[in-house]
Amino acid sequence: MEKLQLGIVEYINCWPVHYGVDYKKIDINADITAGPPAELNEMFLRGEIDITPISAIEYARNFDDCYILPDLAIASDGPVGSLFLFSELEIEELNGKVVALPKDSRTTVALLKILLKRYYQVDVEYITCEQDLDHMLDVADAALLIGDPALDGYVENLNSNLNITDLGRAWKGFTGLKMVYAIWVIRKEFAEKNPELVDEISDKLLKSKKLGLQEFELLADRAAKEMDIPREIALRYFESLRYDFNESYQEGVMKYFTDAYELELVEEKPELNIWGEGNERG
Ligand SMILES: C=C(O[C@@H]1C=C(C(=O)O)C=C[C@H]1O)C(=O)O
Repeated sequence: MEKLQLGIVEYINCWPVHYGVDYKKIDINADITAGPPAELNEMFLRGEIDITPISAIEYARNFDDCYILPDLAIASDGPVGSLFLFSELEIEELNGKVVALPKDSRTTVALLKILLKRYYQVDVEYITCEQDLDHMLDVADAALLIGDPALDGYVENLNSNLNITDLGRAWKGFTGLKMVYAIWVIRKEFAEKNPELVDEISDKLLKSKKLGLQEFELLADRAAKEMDIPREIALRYFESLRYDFNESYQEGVMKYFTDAYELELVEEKPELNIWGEGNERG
């Protein structure tokens, strides 16, 4: 069998889940590809990687072709700390204005569209850009950033006049629900050919996450050094992110999928095909 190809989002949000692997406490025999979410989504859908975090909305668009690995996610219960809309105007004043979207994101782009149209009830025009806040705000009235660039943008603008809206906080405020941005998936065909391997990797990633959840202090030190952001912000970030995909997270993401379906951002409301939940092992 060919070596397993494993994807990983290149942002620090994945550090807790990958802690055990990165710090050689858990041994996974795989080639690891790190990239921004949109790129990983495409590689996975082209069959170039076997297991990866995928943008939740891309799961909804391709659910027939994948299984979800149990209890792994990039999620939040309220503020997320790295999905921000930056704007001089208040969100309620954005009607008829231009919003710049990051080309690296899929889930958050759809989440912003849902929040603006359905909940804030403003109609805007969208353009898609590289994640460069200065450029985005030159060409648009508001800019969405995700991941490490969003954390950087937040730190740099803490004392600026810009309004900074956390999309996880907004989602929770309007719906009362948790939100899931990415889940780990396996291609169905691969899983059905290699069920023991999938069980093994699923187990190892869960163990890796369990270890990582105990190491936020160490990860915050590392983030402060590597990203040059205040340690307290990095620590608060790891503490506010959630990595679980239990029923309450599933409820949040299904509400998001329903909203996305009603706004025609996805063609179908997906089922959650979770590996090991009686759907594939007989
Ligand atoms: C919380 C985040 O979650 C993510 C957002 C994603 C998206 O918008 O498609 C995909 C993967 C995660 O990296 C983040 O990137 O900041």
